[in-house]
Amino acid sequence: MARHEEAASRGLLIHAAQVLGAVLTFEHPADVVLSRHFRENREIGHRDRGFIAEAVYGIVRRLRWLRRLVGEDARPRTLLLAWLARGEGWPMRNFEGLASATERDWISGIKAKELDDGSLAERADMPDWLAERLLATHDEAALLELAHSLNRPASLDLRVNVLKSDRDKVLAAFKENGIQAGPCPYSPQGIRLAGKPALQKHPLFLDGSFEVQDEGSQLLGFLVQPKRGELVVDFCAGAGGKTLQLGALMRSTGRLYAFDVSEKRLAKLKPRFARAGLSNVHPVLIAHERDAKVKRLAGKADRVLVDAPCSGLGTLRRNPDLKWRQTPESVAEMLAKQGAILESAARLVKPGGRLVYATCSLLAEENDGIVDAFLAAHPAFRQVSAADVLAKQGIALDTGERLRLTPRAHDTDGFFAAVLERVDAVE
Ligand SMILES: C[S@@+](CC[C@H](N)C(=O)[O-])C[C@H]1O[C@@H](n2cnc3c(N)ncnc32)[C@H](O)[C@@H]1O
Repeated sequence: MARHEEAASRGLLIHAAQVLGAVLTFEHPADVVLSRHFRENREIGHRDRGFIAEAVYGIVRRLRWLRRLVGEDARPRTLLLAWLARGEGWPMRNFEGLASATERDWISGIKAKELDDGSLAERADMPDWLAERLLATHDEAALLELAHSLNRPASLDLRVNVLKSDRDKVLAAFKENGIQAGPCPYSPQGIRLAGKPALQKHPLFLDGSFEVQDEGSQLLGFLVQPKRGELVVDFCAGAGGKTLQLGALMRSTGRLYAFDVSEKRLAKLKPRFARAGLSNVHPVLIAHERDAKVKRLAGKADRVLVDAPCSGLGTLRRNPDLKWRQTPESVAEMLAKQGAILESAARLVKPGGRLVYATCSLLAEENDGIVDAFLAAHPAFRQVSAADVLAKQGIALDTGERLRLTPRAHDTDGFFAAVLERVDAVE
């Protein structure tokens, strides 16, 4: 039975409104705020956590619409009640015992309230500046379709670790366990789950047979296409989502350097590569992109991946709060960082080696803007067609010279990537 078909408790709504209030300050990412609240309130059960998280994410996705409906200064509880009534379509009887008589009168009014269409940004449920930026590369209809696809929850994708298992075996095991899943449309190592089962304790997760990784992110690993015995650098490795994939593609041979400036993120990588059975990964904490530890590898790498820090706007399905947390100023800061990282990373690539620049942004300035400026300044590099690189690995996905993924067109997060090959030793 769905949660809204049975009465939620008063206490549950109080928790949901509390978390929502903290999320709406936008001081911390929503997932961090939710995890902290659940850690501090261990009595909240699995099902109720699901209810709270779904309500909070639903409200953050449609915040502009909801505020137009109930007022710009509406309190978290007001937004929550309006969301349950209009967003979730709760019937009035669900509010009995949960909302006061005055609130229930107000909710009836909200249920009947009509709104005009609003501006394009309002219909897309995003800030004005973001809609304006996206209009540079989308017409209005495409922008709205994109916005709606970003406002739907994402499916849960896994990547099978080819060092430990294969996709058919994992799918067969899931079938036996009653877990509904099928192959991803593009990634030969991808599995898409029908629901969101908790898999952290699944024996095949514990033995490293699979990892959670969006299909779009997996396709970036295939664009890098590292081979056995090579020297590969994952310049912005973070907690290692792509490092693990690259390590497996290299069959745990060669040397795979995982750089990052965040000690906390790199620390999360270590148990993951142990579980994945990888012995070729070398995590390296760097102070910045020009660190001496980076320079030591100048001209030595066969492959360098720059999975650049970015606005993250391609991941709004999972992180809807980012559209309210990012600003034109924060994007401008990212651009400077992205250019500097790509510049330093390029120095590591040996003649004939490849550099892959990738983001999970949908903004042209963080994507084509950075790559175009790089190519103009570095005649030693030429672009290789992303579609060709994928086709050679049996992946039929042609988005042109550069990879451009969106939830609307590919049912993945939004990703961008360009493959750049060093043709000359000197510049
Ligand atoms: C998009 S995330 C990487 C995600 C990761 N590759 C994955 O697949 O899970 C970008 C990463 O760049 C790191 N970063 C930021 N500035 C950096 C710099 N100057 N040099 C290297 N990494 C940096 C951040 O700490 C963050 O972990």
